[in-house]
Amino acid sequence: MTVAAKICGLSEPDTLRAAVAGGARYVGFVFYPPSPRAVAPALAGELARLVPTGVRSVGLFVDPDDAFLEHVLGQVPLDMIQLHGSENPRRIAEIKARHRMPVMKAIKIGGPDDLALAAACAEVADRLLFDAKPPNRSDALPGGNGVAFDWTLLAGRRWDKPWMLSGGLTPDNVAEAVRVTGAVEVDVSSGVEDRPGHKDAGLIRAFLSNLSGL
Ligand SMILES: O=C(O)c1ccccc1N[C@@H]1O[C@H](COP(=O)(O)O)[C@@H](O)[C@H]1O
Repeated sequence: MTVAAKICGLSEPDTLRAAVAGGARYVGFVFYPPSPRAVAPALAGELARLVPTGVRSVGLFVDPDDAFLEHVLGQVPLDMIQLHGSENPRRIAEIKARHRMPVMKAIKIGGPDDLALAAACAEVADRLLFDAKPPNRSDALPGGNGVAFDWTLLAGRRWDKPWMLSGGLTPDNVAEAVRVTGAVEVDVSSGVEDRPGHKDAGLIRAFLSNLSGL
């Protein structure tokens, strides 16, 4: 089995190149201004143009309105929209139809009850992404907090759409996370940073290398 990886929150050419050279299948750009990983659309456009065919560029949004989506999509050649806010199935369908882009919906997991939303979102989204529910802290982001959830909640579960595992993954724990959940796609952001918002090429290489052969 080959596990595909997404490296999210890229904002510099060197770490983008490290992700691509290491075999990442997806690269992510954050369009959520409060995040330390937020990138201006003009810079994201330049970075996305460095991404080779076969690697997909994903734009991360949190409850975006249509004007903001149009503003970003007009400058950045994205392959997929990641919705990481509280978008409901109706809004997901609306975004897909209006912007004609594949959509990956983040489902935030704190306990077994949170999985119910996944089935409803799978009816309209192209992919699901499972992340931890944000911690109860005033500075917590809607995602990208480096927090893992109980991976056993996903063990043996099946979904109607492809899905990615995220939340607190690191080079050290990603192999175990894949073993427990059966994930064939994983997404990482803070686990490959040397400080909040700053990607580290060595950690990106280690993360991708620890996935090879799984
Ligand atoms: O990375 C961010 O800054 C971010 C901001 C708002 C919503 C989601 C965000 N990141 C996504 O969160 C998960 C988990 O990240 P981490 O590896 O635990 O840091 C991942 O899917 C990121 O794409």
